[in-house]
Amino acid sequence: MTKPKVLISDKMDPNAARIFEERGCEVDVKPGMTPDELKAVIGEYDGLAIRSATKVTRDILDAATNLKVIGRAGIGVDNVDIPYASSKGVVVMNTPFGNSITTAEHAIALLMALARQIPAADTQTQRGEWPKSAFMGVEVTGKTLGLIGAGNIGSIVASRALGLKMKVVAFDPFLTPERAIELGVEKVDLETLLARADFITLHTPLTDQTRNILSRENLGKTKPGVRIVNCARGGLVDEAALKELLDSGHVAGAALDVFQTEPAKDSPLFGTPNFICTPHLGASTTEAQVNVALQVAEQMADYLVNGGVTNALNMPSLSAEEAPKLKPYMALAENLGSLVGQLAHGNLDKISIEREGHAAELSGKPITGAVLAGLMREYSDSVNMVNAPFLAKERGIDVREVRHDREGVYHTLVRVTVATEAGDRSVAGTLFGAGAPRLVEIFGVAIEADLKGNMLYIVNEDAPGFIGRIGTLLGQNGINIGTFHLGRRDAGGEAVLLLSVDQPIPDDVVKQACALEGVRMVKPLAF
Ligand SMILES: NC(=O)c1ccc[n+]([C@@H]2O[C@H](COP(=O)([O-])OP(=O)(O)OC[C@H]3O[C@@H](n4cnc5c(N)ncnc54)[C@H](O)[C@@H]3O)[C@@H](O)[C@H]2O)c1
Ligand SMILES: O=C(O)[C@H](O)COP(=O)(O)O
Repeated sequence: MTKPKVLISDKMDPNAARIFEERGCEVDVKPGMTPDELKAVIGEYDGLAIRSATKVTRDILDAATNLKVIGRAGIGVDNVDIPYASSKGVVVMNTPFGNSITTAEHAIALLMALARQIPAADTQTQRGEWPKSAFMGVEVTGKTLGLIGAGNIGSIVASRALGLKMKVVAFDPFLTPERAIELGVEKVDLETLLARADFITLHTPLTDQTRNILSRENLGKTKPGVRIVNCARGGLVDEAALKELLDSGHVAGAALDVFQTEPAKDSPLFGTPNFICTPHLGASTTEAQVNVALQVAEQMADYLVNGGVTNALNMPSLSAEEAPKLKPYMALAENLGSLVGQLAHGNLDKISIEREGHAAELSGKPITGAVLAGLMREYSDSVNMVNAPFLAKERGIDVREVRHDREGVYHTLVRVTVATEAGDRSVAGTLFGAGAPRLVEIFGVAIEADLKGNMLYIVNEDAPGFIGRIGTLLGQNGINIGTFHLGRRDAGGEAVLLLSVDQPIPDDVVKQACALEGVRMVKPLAF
């Protein structure tokens, strides 16, 4: 039997290559290739092991005719086009915990370096200037640290900051009050965090919700003299606004390990007083690199040699026997989870997953895992069907699985209900024909739709003329409607419209739709 071939295309601890060979794979190590060089060779490989430097774009995936698995030795997978990899049947795995401690320690190192201006003091001292009176630092003891994102890394940063006798306030929509107590942090909204924090540190993935979370406007709401650390992802902070606020003195210091464009070789921030930076070194310790290299090689070799799936971001972990029966349910469950995740506002602390008819005869765990992965994918890069239940538990989300023996209108049904601050919200779906997932109810309104691609969800008053108005608006903006689904609570009451469209809906079109007569809510969705 020919051995699976793996390419390691980023700098990786040598343990990775050793493990691949020991587990029956052939391995080539070629860090630093250009995209064209990678494109020219990728067709030979069954596996691609990467860190953040290799960009796995559509172009690369199109050339990757034999590729079966991409393994990220680390956490962030924003350098991989996961939807396209999924469409090509390529499994994408990461190592969600291997570098968390190391990255949290880097954030704390940058925080302390900011407090005492260590890099500038070091440079001037080594120039022979002995600048003793030029540097007056601040103590961190008793100061308030604002944590944006309290997942794996954020939680570790919180524990270290508490050890430094700081007070920690945290903003994270998935942080439950119980988990906040367990971490010893005060859960706050973003406005409160901005107003109260002496130091702010970011630990979220880069998503549509977090992009530019420290925007010019939000930076303007921070406390004068605030110090900011970003060890998560470039793009979370408006770099131009940060530069202006550092120059004006409103921001007393900023430390970036990550930049909007990387490698960052020419940033306007360079040379700004009280600005320090590192070249995406968050995960760069011997310990973390050994952890992620060993783990990624073990996971990838297991998949290539035995078919075992661990920490996949786009595939459930299933045994060979269950797989064919559960497969269509996984797609349905993930879509339902994603739908409630996109539609529910506020904190989610309770979720119930009900199965009836044929669905009740199957194992509930994979379906629950898929619902939770869909739900939390909005908030975390590293969530998958395997770790989603664990993450939900860690975050104090109460997950209930309910099995009904009865068969209702549909021969099989999965219902997902989340408890939000605004009350219970429930969506349900079934399988049609040869297992095609279909939404059949949304927040109490019967509606039938495929959840696919870009969609638009509208709640409006049930009155004549509305469908024409929304059709005209989308048409005027060059947006083609693919499918059109209607439902209503009762005649003349609340109506629901779910459209599939051929492109993402721009914000200004959403605003125009919100302004149409009779509209109560408009939300673009993506599946
Ligand atoms: N600098 C580095 O070298 C380095 C190393 C490792 C990880 N990272 C990055 O650090 C980030 C955090 O990693 P992690 O392992 O802690 O991820 P995680 O998934 O465990 O935690 C992310 C947290 O962000 C929260 N979140 C999501 N959307 C939010 C929003 N809109 N507002 C506030 N909070 C929100 C989530 O609920 C979650 O708790 C990721 O972007 C990862 O890629 C950087
Ligand atoms: O998401 C991650 O794991 C970090 O950003 C680390 O990236 P790196 O492996 O390129 O250092």
